[in-house]
Amino acid sequence: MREYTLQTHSYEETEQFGENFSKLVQAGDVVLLNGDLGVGKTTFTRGLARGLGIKKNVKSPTFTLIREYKDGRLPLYHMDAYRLESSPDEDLGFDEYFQGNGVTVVEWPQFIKDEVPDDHISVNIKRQNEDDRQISIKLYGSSYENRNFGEVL
Ligand SMILES: Nc1ncnc2c1ncn2[C@@H]1O[C@H](COP(=O)(O)OP(=O)(O)OP(=O)(O)O)[C@@H](O)[C@H]1O
Repeated sequence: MREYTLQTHSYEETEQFGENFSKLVQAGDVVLLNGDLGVGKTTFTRGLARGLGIKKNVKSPTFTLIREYKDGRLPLYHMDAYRLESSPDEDLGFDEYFQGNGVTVVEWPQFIKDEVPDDHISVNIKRQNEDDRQISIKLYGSSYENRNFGEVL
């Protein structure tokens, strides 16, 4: 496992971090996005989408569970597993996303932990005060061995 950490001091910096991050993502990547309510998960995903060249406005997938954006360099699948807490066995066809040709971002991944592939990137956003966030990125598995996120952060 490799780990990188950084800090952001505004909404814009977190969005920019998402955009920088997009430069290294590849088809089949799975990004688990952890952090409390309102910490900046959608902000990060918006930057990632922008970096992939997606023009559509990214909205929180809370009510739809999955939103798909297909107009960029790679498809982006944005999932929110929060509501699956009460129905963990519901099969939403996760594998098709995880093994597909897009990048999957999962918010609240703890609610589908049995479905999550061993190889994944975990991005953790922590609120330090009103505008400061600590972000840690952990790379798990051989799929990410040659990916140097340090370069783009
Ligand atoms: N450094 C920062 N990075 C990101 N957001 C920040 C930062 N500082 C302040 N904010 C504010 O925090 C909020 C983050 O909202 P956002 O919708 O991205 O969070 P979220 O984690 O996706 O929320 P939810 O859990 O409801 O989906 C925004 O209001 C934003 O202006």
